[in-house]
Amino acid sequence: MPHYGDYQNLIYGAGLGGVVPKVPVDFATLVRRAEAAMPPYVLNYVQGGCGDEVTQERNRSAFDHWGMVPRMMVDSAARDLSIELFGMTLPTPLFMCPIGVTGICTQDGHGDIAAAEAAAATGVPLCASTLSNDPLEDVLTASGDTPGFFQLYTPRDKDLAASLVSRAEKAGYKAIVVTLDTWVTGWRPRDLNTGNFPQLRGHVLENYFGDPVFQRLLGKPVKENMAEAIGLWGRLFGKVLTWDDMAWLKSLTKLPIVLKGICHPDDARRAIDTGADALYVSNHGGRQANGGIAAIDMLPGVVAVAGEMPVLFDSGVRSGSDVVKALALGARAVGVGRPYSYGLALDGAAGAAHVLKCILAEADLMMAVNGYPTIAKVREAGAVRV
Ligand SMILES: Cc1cc2nc3c(=O)[nH]c(=O)nc-3n(C[C@H](O)[C@H](O)[C@H](O)COP(=O)(O)O)c2cc1C
Ligand SMILES: O=C(O)C(=O)c1ccccc1
Repeated sequence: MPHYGDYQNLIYGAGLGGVVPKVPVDFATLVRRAEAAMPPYVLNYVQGGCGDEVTQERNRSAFDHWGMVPRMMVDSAARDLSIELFGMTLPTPLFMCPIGVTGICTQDGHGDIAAAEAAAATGVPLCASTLSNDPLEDVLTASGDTPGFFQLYTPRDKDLAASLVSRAEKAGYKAIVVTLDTWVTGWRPRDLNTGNFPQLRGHVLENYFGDPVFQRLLGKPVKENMAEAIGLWGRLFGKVLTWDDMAWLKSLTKLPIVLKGICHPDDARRAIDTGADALYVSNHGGRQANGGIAAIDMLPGVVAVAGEMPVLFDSGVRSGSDVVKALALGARAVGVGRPYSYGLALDGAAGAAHVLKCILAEADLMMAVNGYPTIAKVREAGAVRV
């Protein structure tokens, strides 16, 4: 069993002088370095949230009012971080959240491929966004042996939605994560103040542009008609889904359907009743609705309804201790968003892999010192509101 905490020994060296990591090991330093290194339009897009960003900040600060209680005289010298998800055993409970237009996080424009290479290097699955710059097939190939999930922004055109889902299934993705909270983007002052839609520069949206149904709808070659292709994408983006669409969504695939953005316990109940296979608590990292409560504070209510059904979680996870707290509150798997984007910006695939390894190392060491040899023990210990 790998000991993720050993990553700190690599950095320290064998007591004989260590190495200064190219990318920082903590989030605060990582952000400062990313702020200095990233082109402003990319930084605004990645770092920004909606409104005055109070919800984004609350996502993070809410972790401070959850505390863990250590257990002593427990043999936690060996830790098992593995989880069961969608019929697979995964080595860790971590995954990379879907981040649209990740391509722009690396200078070569292929940040999605770099993120997938980080997945291959760490065993941490990437949930690939519909809005990846590179085609979903190539992104999964770059993930190597690490499984991937496909995030669906459901287009208004049902044939195009069906095409994206069937391509993802054919490519070998293991779940379809349907994002519910972003059929329109929220009010994002940082992007608006730059006066453009910064995400759409350069080589983008290959999932649409390479799709046979999209090409049929455009009716002319994409590459020579880029402005029209982007216009069509804009008109097709963002079907408003309701519970009545669940039967249709499920009819598109044999893969598990995960609903991303479920926060209210009544919605969790409805999701279960209409056939969802997993729930995903998230407020989109505070990028959609400002003024809401922190995502982590909504997790226990959804977990209480979910029973044995897996509950994924993201929004505000910045460290290994945040991961352990989310697991203690009942998450089956925990998503990291912005931190890996900053890793990509600072050192490509290696930078993202480093960020993930640091988070895993801290989580593993938390479990070691707290006397939690398994995730089942983390969950049993729970977290206390302080
Ligand atoms: C730059 C950026 C782009 C995003 N694009 C998507 C997307 O394409 N699809 C999606 O479901 N969520 C998207 N999200 C939301 C993330 O999946 C995730 O919910 C959020 O980043 C988690 O919060 P964190 O960044 O605080 O970890 C995006 C987030 C960021 C920061
Ligand atoms: O920025 C986002 O969070 C996101 O999901 C998105 C939505 C539309 C276009 C680009 C990104």
